[in-house]
Amino acid sequence: MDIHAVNRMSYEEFLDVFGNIIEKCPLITAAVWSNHPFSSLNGIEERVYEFIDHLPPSGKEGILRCHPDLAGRELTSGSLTIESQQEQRQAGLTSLSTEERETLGLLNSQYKTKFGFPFVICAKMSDKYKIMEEMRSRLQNDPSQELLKGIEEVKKICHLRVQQLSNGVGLPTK
Ligand SMILES: NC(=O)NC1=NC(=O)NC1=O
Repeated sequence: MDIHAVNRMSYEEFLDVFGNIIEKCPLITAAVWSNHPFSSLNGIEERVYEFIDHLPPSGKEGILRCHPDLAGRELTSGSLTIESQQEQRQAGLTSLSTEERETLGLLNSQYKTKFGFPFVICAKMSDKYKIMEEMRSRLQNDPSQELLKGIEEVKKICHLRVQQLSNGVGLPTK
């Protein structure tokens, strides 16, 4: 998909295609539409990041709260979005031992208790071992540090989702 195809889209088509580049935050995509036509796919990402960077801390926390836990209840109940499902599978989170699942569950709840939002990492650039290591070390951070770190990871997830869309790979069917 090239930027000319994107600039020929209606708002509804744009939302259909790009509505989940930030997990469960179609509002961001809807807001970014105000900047169309776009100079490049990269330009779409830059507008998304600008929108996020201008949010108050509560807005940033809200974006993190829209993310499903890694190997959490949405994964076990099969209610993950297609993108999240593919990302979590790629990190090996769909084939955890009982002990690994319990460890991740514990780390997730410790993290949420301390920070008030879920641990977010770009799963596609990680694996289950690195994720658990990251959770343990990021648990030591202070809340403002973790808020910025989580948003950094959200941007990496967004970049890979836009890249997947532009490769014309489209979204993996369920
Ligand atoms: N809590 C999370 O980090 N969730 C996720 N990271 C990804 O890359 N995909 C997810 O669903």
